[in-house]
Amino acid sequence: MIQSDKGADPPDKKDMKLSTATNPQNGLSQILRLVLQELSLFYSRDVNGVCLLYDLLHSPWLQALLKIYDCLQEFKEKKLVPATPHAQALSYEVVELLRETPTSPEIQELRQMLQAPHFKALLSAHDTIAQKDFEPLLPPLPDNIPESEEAMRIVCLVKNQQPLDFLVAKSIGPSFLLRLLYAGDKLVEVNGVSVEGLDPEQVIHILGSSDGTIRHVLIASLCTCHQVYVRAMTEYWPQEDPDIPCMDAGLPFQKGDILQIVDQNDALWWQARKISDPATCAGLVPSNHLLKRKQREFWWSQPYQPHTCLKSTLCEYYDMKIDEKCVEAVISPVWFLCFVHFPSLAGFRRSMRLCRRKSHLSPLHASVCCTGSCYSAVGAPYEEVVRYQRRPSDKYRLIVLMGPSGVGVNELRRQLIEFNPSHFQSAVPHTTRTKKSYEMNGREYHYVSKETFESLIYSHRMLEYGEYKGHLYGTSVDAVQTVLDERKICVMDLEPQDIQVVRTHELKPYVIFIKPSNMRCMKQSRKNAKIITDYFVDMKFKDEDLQEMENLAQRMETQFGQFFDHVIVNDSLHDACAQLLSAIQKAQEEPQWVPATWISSDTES
Ligand SMILES: Nc1ncnc2c1ncn2[C@@H]1O[C@H](COP(=O)(O)OP(=O)(O)OP(=O)(O)O)[C@@H](O)[C@H]1O
Repeated sequence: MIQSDKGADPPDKKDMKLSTATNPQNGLSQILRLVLQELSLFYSRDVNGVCLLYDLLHSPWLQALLKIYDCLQEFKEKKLVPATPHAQALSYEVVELLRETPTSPEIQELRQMLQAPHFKALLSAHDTIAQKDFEPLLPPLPDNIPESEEAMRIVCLVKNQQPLDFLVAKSIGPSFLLRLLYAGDKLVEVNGVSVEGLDPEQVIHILGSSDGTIRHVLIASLCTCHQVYVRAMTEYWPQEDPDIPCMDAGLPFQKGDILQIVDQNDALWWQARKISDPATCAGLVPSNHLLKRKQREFWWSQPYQPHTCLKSTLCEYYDMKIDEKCVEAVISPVWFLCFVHFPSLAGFRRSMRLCRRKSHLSPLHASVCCTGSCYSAVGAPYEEVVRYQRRPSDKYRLIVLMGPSGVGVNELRRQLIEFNPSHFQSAVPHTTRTKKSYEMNGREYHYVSKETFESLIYSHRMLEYGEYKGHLYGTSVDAVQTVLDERKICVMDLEPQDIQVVRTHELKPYVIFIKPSNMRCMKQSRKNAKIITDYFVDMKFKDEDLQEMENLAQRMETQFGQFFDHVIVNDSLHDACAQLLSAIQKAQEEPQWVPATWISSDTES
């Protein structure tokens, strides 16, 4: 805070004579001078706040700023045009001419002056302004940069004609300027000339003797390769954040966006850019710590809800009225024939998804689910991610399908497995019900006691489970691992609230959200589709069913969208199947963003 020195003498009139520009009538400095004169009268009477205002207006920095403003205004009004935009070249010519003339002390002094680095720099600056040549011109990047060679970087620097050896780099944004070159980067080429193996002095000489655009090819140093990328687990809207220092500089993001954190130096505000939008500048985002604090504050401002970690994700979701679609988990003879002919369909039952949802509200499930990991995963605003490319020798990633009931998750899974049963498979589920005469342990189900099943739940070995007609059903980690160990792609459907359980480095799940298309299309495409329930066989979709499906899909996306690696709209079944196949292939064969912890666990093991 600026404080006034009450004991100080009242301002002397001569202090107030600010050296204004030649246009004192209109100059801001002149106005300031008049204001100060007025204020000095009140100053002696110690009117509240006047001292503060006086000190502010009298402060040297404000006066200097206003003087500059006046000068610029004056300059603008004069509409000055440069006598020559090539003052530097003219100066060189003069120096050459002076060389040929007989020397005199004046000529010697003039030559020395024209050759002094600062004078040359001044003329260079003059020419830059006269030519309005403010932006360095960079050549376009070559088209043939191999994408895989991420460690190789091409940096173009434009060396001005200035004698002080300034290099100007053009970049996307200010924060990137310093990030073009890092300590430890290995320079391999300058303007197409290899510099590998040369002494630093030789490289400096090459750089020093190069003019204009200098194209460097670098191998990024290992330590600087560690750029931080995060997945946004929440959304952020700078326009709605009163705390952001500069709203326009804020970077809005949505759940699931991958952000490159380009600057983490500030404890509260980081600079980041969206990798989906590389052309845009980096913007301000709240740091992990700050965003967590904001989330906590928001949480506390909400009315009390027991089991908050479930509340946000489940309760609303269950509140939605769905027709009783707890369909028979017991395998019908038709399904039995399928298993005999297609063992890969084992564990493939009609949907038990509503049963699983209902079971999640049971005390057993709540006690298992509400672990610290559940809260921290839901609560962490950013998740550090890295690019992961599955090696051919690695196990396949688990494919998880997710979607509102009736959207076609089972249908797509079934079609996929039927398409190539030796490549795609479901995991054999566990059940506590008794085995039927035509069933075989380990084919349709793993038949276990209730105690065994519950111990699997408590030891977090069950990825999903539910209760139906007094019996427990579910899929274990080991059953999934068995499929993966056979070098097959395991495809399973899952409820969104179970997603955290499968997100482990050993399963590396790739989550595909199956989404309904709009009502009009759904009415058309589901004209002949049937829902099989306990009460109705072959019940047709009603408009309310389709509407509920759409609403539920929206809620799922809002609450769990950050976990979806891919979204498929299931309108035409044929197209959706084709998209599913292609998405799975990409998941297994192309680099994908995965949580960094999955990869560090890999290297540790
Ligand atoms: N794109 C589609 N076009 C037409 N019918 C479809 C399409 N997708 C699925 N269906 C049909 O819709 C019905 C419901 O599909 P499915 O059983 O796969 O739903 P689900 O998402 O698994 O839901 P639930 O788990 O509640 O059964 C089935 O009769 C299926 O054949």
